[in-house]
Amino acid sequence: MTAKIIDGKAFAANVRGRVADHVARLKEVNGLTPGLAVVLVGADPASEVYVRNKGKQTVAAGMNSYKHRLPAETTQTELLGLIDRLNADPDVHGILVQLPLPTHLDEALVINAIAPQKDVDGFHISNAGKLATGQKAMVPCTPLGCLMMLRDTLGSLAGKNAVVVGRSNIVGKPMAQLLLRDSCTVTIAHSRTQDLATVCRNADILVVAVGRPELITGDHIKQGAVVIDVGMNRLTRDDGKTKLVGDVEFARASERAGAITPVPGGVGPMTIACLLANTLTATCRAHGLPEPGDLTP
Ligand SMILES: Nc1nc2c(c(=O)[nH]1)N[C@@H](CN(C=O)c1ccc(C(=O)N[C@@H](CCC(=O)O)C(=O)O)cc1)CN2
Ligand SMILES: [Mg+2]
Repeated sequence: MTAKIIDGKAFAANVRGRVADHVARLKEVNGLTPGLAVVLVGADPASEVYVRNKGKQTVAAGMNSYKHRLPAETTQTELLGLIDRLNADPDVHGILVQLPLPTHLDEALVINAIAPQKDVDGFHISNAGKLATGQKAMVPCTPLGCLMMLRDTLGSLAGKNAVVVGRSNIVGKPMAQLLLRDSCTVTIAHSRTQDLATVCRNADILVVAVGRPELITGDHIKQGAVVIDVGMNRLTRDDGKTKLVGDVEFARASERAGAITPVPGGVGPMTIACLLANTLTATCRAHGLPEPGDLTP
């Protein structure tokens, strides 16, 4: 079998288009423009690119983009002060602090200072708890994007065996919660899992988010499985050029999978598209308006 390639780039463009349509209606009917504030501390080159793309795509969807660039030496008190001001600003519906932060800053403390209803990354402990207990939450963007692509590929996920490889707070744990909410039988595997290949071969749905280049080989894949590769590993080739590879050995896995996301062009573009969707959702909730049902889980 040669797998269907799930085109995350095209999927993300479709999500952004739908967000833009909702935003245009919000402006016309309610006189409201969603606003997203993105905070970047320091000058990590990859973060600079992601923050720039977030700003561009926010504006392209018709929303207001507020960028806050702070020097790497910013103190915790200064950063918390900015978050307080953004929490209180009625024009700001979503707040995102780009990760990773410089090491002298306490990531958990900073994230938990964001007002939960403006936490469009869905990383606040209150949103994590709500997701885990089946309450309405802001859902982390990358797992939300994975869920959208899975539903589009499979229709109902109910009763499927889902294996999530990786247990991070940002992807693995919320992904497992979302799959459970869609009535999958969920296994979370990780670096200490024994006989990972056997565990993975039981998966109708395999989501991999461990950050280990090509850890998952063809041998890990059940025939016909849907494989979602969240990994983004930048490798330097012999000629000095860099190459982005996922956590899944794409060519071999494609021979067995029913459908698979590539890297790049799979999950990555969905992260920012879902950030825009979450900003729209946060705006609707802040104003007691109906939520965009096609963009929330
Ligand atoms: N506060 C947050 N910080 C970080 C998040 C996040 O969701 N919230 N995620 C990542 C970075 N990220 C967005 O911030 C992000 C990563 C990758 C992509 C993407 O489109 N990737 C492309 C490839 C890009 C490349 O060539 O480097 C792809 O996979 O096709 C978008 C957003 C960490 N920090
Ligand atoms: Mg730290």
